[in-house]
Amino acid sequence: MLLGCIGDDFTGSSDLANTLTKAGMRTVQYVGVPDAPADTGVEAGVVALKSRSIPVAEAVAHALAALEWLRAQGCQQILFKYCSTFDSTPEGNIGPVAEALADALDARQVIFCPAFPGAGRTVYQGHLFVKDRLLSESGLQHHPLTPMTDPDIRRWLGAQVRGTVGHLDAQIVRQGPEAIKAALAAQEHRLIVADAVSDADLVALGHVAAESPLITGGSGIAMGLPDNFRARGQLAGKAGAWHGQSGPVVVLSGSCSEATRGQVARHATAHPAREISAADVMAGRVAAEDLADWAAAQEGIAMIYSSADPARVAQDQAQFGAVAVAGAIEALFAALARALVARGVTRLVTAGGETSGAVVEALGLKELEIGPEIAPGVPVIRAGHDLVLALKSGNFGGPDFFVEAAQRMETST
Ligand SMILES: Nc1ncnc2c1ncn2[C@@H]1O[C@H](COP(=O)(O)OP(=O)(O)O)[C@@H](O)[C@H]1O
Ligand SMILES: O=C(O)[C@@H](O)C(=O)COP(=O)(O)O
Repeated sequence: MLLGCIGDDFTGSSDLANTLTKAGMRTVQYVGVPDAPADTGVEAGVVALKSRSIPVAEAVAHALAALEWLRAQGCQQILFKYCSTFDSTPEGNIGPVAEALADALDARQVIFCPAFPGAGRTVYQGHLFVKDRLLSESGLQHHPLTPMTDPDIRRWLGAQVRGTVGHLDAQIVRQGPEAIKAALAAQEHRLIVADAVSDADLVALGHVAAESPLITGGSGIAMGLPDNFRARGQLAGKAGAWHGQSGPVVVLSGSCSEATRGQVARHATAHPAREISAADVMAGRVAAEDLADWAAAQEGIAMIYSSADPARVAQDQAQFGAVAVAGAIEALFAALARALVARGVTRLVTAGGETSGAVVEALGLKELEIGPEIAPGVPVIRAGHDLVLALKSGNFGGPDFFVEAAQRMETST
């Protein structure tokens, strides 16, 4: 294994694995830290953690355990992947995890670049934009667990870390690798937020990072890394064979993000849909087995969702507590996924990073093979002989994503 990656959630890890696969690296996504060695021939390993919303000490411990395993597999470089919208809180763990990895790897400087222009996320003057909106006006300010109320990534990261935060300006990044190298050499800060407004910027940053032990960012920061290994003649250049999967399909959506809510509303107009409310879940009025029976009896692409608008979410959080509601809904989706697979469901589409993490962990999956792309950042994933998944990040995918996912899962190319 050449490139070792640590992802702070499951949708994000499949987004990264998708980028690396498309760029020609043989990539496997692991569910948590594996307890056995990787197969030979794996060029990039993505250890997916469910650590985005957990306390700093726990997140650091999980990341260091992942690092130890990845180093034992021979990795020459480590990539820490977080959300392209930098989902975290001022007390969040992105900064502390990166600092702990940097200490363990003796990294002199660490780049932070969440940009993913293909999904509309750019970093300019240290500020994160989602399409034409600042992060804090993009809908992400209402996230149920990690409300992003400040678009200045330097300031947000600065609140989380011990060290000081520097900035690599878009004007420099645009000039390419030599200019970037010179600017980085002149920086006294260890943690550097890098602007990137295009794929070319990300590729240039990736090329500069050829010798860096650690790099951090969204999936976009991985775009230039495979070239570095290819230039050294280290990639086999062989893509794995992929075959599609037919059979019963169900959509589970616990994401309350704007894009998902649009997809849910659109899907419900033409397909069987069942809403579960936070109040019903908290009162124990919904049972996973009943929901699974309902889904199994439907024609078409059945969907079960708790996705709700910010006002509804705020009201339920005020009544029950944000962490308690999130945990109860995740536990319901976890039990539901198990019940659906037990009833023969072979295609599962999950919306939301935390939701997807709960489902994947509940299914006891260990390794995920990356297949064709459904939408930017979302691949089909094979989880077993008769089971494929699509783990959709909250804000990814077009209006008809759920139908597109079901179709893409069936194709073999
Ligand atoms: N109706 C709801 N009220 C409050 N919290 C909810 C509701 N529905 C889902 N949640 C919780 O909100 C969180 C959404 O996060 P996630 O699944 O990561 O979605 P996204 O990828 O859009 O951020 C989950 O923990 C989920 O359990
Ligand atoms: O970088 C991204 O935006 C995604 O890969 C990601 O991490 C998504 O997280 P969720 O929005 O919580 O699904």
